[in-house]
Amino acid sequence: MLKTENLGYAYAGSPPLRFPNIECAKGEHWLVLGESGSGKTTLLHLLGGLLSPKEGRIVLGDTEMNQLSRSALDQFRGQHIGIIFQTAHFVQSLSVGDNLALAQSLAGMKVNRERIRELLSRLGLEHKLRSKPSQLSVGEKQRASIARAIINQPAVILADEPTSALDDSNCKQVIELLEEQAQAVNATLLVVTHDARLKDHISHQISID
Ligand SMILES: Nc1ncnc2c1ncn2[C@@H]1O[C@H](COP(=O)(O)OP(=O)(O)OP(=O)(O)O)[C@@H](O)[C@H]1O
Repeated sequence: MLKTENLGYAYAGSPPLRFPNIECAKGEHWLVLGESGSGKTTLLHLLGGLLSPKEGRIVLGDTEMNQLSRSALDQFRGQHIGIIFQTAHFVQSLSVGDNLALAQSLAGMKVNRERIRELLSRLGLEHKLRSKPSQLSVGEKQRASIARAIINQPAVILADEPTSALDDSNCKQVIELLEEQAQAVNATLLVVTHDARLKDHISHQISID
């Protein structure tokens, strides 16, 4: 249901990047492994519609993403794709709850406070509903990022290096949480990483080196 063909990208002044074809069925969990500089973040941004491919195509469900206009793509992303970035980006002036409400309304969905409360509680963050992002610990911010990525029950969850800065016990906790949450909404999960520890957790693997 998430499929790429002959995907390529080129930054000005850098050698072109080419990516192996990807085909992930609904609900499957995949690891995309690659060394530093191999293009993992670029691939994740292409799959999330944040960059447009220079060549090739990306198909999610019945939608060919590169055929969508900029505004249609923004709405499509908000409704169907959840992204966990390497560094969390929140609107600092809004509470955690309001950041999640913003993610709902930007996707053209109705704000559902009950779902926000329920999701934060599932992630052990109910007490942070009214806190500002700056009042969260690093681990709490990471869980809040996961909450924001799955608030709209996306078809696909993309995570960029979610564990590389963590010790073994936190690494295990975060990857288990991601897998559990992806499973709860039957989303396809794709984790890009150079963290070899994850090889034992997710069996579908693709290398982009
Ligand atoms: N904005 C940019 N302009 C020019 N070149 C870039 C830009 N962003 C990335 N690159 C180059 O593209 C290549 C792939 O970068 P990318 O960030 O996708 O790799 P990565 O595998 O995620 O690396 P890391 O694990 O170190 O984060 C690298 O050679 C990088 O130097």
